[in-house]
Amino acid sequence: MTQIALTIAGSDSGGGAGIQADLKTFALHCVHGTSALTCVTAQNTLGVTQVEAMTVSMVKAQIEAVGSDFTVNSVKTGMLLHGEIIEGVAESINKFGFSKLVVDPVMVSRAGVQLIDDDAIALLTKLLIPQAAIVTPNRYEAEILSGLTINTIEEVKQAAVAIYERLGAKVVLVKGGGLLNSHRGTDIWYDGTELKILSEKAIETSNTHGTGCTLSAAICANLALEQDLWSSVIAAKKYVTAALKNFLNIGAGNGPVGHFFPLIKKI
Ligand SMILES: Nc1ncnc2c1ncn2[C@@H]1O[C@H](COP(=O)(O)OP(=O)(O)OP(=O)(O)O)[C@@H](O)[C@H]1O
Ligand SMILES: Cc1ncc(CO)c(N)n1
Repeated sequence: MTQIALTIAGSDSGGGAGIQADLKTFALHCVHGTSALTCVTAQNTLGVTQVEAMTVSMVKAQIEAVGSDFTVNSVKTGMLLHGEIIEGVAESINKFGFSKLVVDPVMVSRAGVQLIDDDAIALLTKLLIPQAAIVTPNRYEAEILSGLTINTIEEVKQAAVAIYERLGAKVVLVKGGGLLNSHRGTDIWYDGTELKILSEKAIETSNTHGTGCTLSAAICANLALEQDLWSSVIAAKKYVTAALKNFLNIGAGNGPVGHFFPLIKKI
C-alpha cells in the first residue's frame, strides 16, 4: 500500500530547507509526498533575500485538492508566514480531520532570521499547536513559545515542560542544534509525564541548512508508515544525523544536509 504524507510549507529556492527538504525526505522514506505551498522564498546558503506569500485561498485549495482525492496518512506544517495563512491552514486541517499532525513552528532560522510575522505567533500557538501530535521548536522558537531564556540543557528541559503546560501541546520536542557546541546533537522530548533525551554526538560542520525541516518531515514520514510517535522520532533523529554527516558542501554559506545519502553511501 502506498503511504501518503502532506507538507504545508514554504519553498526554499536553494533546495535545502522548506518544501524541497520535506519532499526529498518523504521520497527517501518511500512515502508519496504531496504539498501545499504557503510562500516562496528567494533563498540560498547565505540567507533569504525575498519572500512572497501565496494567497490564503490558494493555500486552502491545495490542501483541499490533496485531501479530497487521497487518503493522507500524515501531515506536517513548516513556514506559514502570516496569521491569515495560519487561520486558513487550521481550518483546512480541521475540515479533513488530519490527526497525525507534526507542527514545526518555523519562526526563526538557525541563523537567527525571523521567518514569520510577529502577529502570526499568537495564532500559531492558539490554532495549530494544540492540534499537533508533536511540536518541534528549535532553541530560538522554544524561547519565544516558553518565554524562557535557553542556554543549557537544563533550560531546554524547562522550556519543553513550559510549552507543554502553557500551550497544550501533546508532545514537545525541543531541538538542540542552536545550543553550544557539545550539545548541538541533543534534543529533549516531553510528553507530560516523561522527559527523554535524544542525543547524538555533535557533528563539526556549518553545513546544517534544513536540519529542522528534515527532522520534522522524517517524523511525518515515519508516522505515515504507521510507526508510533516515539519510534518515529527515534528513526527521524537517525535519518537527520546521517544526512548531516553526509552534508553537501555547496554554496558560499551554510550548505544543506545530504538527503539522498542512502542511495549513494553506506554509513
Ligand atoms: N551540528 C550538529 N550535530 C549533530 N546534530 C545536529 C547538529 N545541528 C543540528 N543537529 C540536529 O538536527 C536536528 C534539527 O535541529 P536544529 O536545532 O538544527 O533545527 P532548526 O534550527 O529548526 O533547523 P533549520 O532552521 O536549519 O531547518 C536536531 O535533531 C538537532 O539535534
Ligand atoms: C522555506 C523555509 N522553511 C523553513 C526554513 C527553516 O530552516 C527555511 N530556512 N526556509
